[in-house]
Amino acid sequence: MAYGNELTVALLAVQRATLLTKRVFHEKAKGTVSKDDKSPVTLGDFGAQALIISAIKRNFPNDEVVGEEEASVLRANNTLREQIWDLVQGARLENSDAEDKIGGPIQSVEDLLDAIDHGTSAGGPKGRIWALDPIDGTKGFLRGGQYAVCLALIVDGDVKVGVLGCPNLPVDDSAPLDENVSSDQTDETGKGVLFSAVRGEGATSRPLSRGALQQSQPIRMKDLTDVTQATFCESVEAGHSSHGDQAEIAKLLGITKSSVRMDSQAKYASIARGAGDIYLRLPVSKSYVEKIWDHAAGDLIVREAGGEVTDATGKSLDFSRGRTLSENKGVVAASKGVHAQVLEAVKTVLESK
Ligand SMILES: Nc1ncnc2c1ncn2[C@@H]1O[C@H](COP(=O)(O)OS(=O)(=O)O)[C@@H](OP(=O)(O)O)[C@H]1O
Ligand SMILES: [Mg+2]
Ligand SMILES: [Mg+2]
Ligand SMILES: [Mg+2]
Repeated sequence: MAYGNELTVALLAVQRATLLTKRVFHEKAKGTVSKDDKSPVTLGDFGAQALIISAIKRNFPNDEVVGEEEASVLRANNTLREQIWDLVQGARLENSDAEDKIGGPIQSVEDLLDAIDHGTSAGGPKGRIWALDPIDGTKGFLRGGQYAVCLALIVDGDVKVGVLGCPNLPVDDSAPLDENVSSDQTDETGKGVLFSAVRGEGATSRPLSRGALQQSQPIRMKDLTDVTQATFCESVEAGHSSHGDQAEIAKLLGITKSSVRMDSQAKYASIARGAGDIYLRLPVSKSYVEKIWDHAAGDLIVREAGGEVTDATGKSLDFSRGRTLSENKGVVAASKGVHAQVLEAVKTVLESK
C-alpha cells in the first residue's frame, strides 16, 4: 500500500495522543490558557502536539510539521510545564511493539518543548509536510462535546494520508447522527473511533484502542440523490460558521430536518461514514482565513469515502498555499449526487448578501 508506513505511524501517534486527551477531558482543571487571538488552548492540546511530533521526528526526521500550537507559554510557566510532562509520561501505548514503533516515551522536558516547537513549518507547495491539530474543537473539548485529534501528510501540496481520532464518537458506523453528537456509549461498550484515508485507497474506521491498532473496516458516504432528505452538520460555535446563511441554504434546498451541530472535524468523519450527508462551513467574517490543520485530514477522508469537498465558490481546498487555505472561502462537503445542487444554493444565498 502506498504510504503504508506513514499511515501506521500516523494512526499509532494519534491513538497514543488520545490516551492523553481523554485523561485531560475527564479532569475539572484542564489547564486552559487563552491565546493571543483569545481562543483557548489546554494541557491536552500541548501534550498531544508533543507526542505526535515526537513520533513524526523519530520516523521521518526530514519531514516538516505545520502544527497549531507552540510552547512559549510553557517555557514561561513551570506549573503548566510540569503538569504536561507528567501527562506525557503517562501516555504510553500498552503494546510495546506499537509504542516502540512511534519512538517510545519523550526523554526530557527540553525534548518535550522542542517537539511542540517543531510545528512551525511555513507549509507550501513542495515537499513532505504534516498538518497537525492536536485538539480540534477545543471549545467542544472544554464543553464536554465532540473533539478530534487530526493529522494529515501533505506531499507537494496534495493530501496523501489523513487520520482523525474521535474519542467521543460511537464506534458503530451506522449509529444515527444524533448519537454521533452525544453518544450513550462508554469506552467499554463502544465509544472512540480512529478514521483514516490514503489517497486513492479509500477510507476506513476502526475502534480506538489503548495498545495495538484494531481491525479496520471501509466507510462510505450515503448514496443520496434527493437533497430534500439530507441532514446537514454545522459548527456549534456561531462565531466559526454562519448558522443564519446555513439555515437559508437548507430552506432553499427544501431540507426540513433541523441541522445537527457538532464540534470539530468529527463533522467530516460523520458524513464520511454516512451518518450525515452535508457539512457546511460558511464564513462569518471577511478577514478569517481557514487553517490547513482544521481541514486536511477531514477533506481526504470525505473524498476517499466517495464524497466531494469544495469551498463556497466550488474550488477544491488548496493545501499548497502555506499554513492557511488562503485561496478558499468556506467549505461545502456533500455526497457526489447532491454536491452540485448544494453548491448552487450556497452561491445563491451568498451572492444575495
Ligand atoms: N472566526 C472563525 N471562523 C472559522 N473558524 C474559526 C474561527 N475562529 C476559530 N476557528 C477555528 O474553528 C475550529 C473549530 O471549528 P469547529 O467547526 O469545531 O467549531 S465548533 O467548535 O463546532 O464551534 C478551531 O479549531 P481549534 O482551535 O483546533 O478548536 C479554530 O481553528
Ligand atoms: Mg485552537
Ligand atoms: Mg482546529
Ligand atoms: Mg486545535
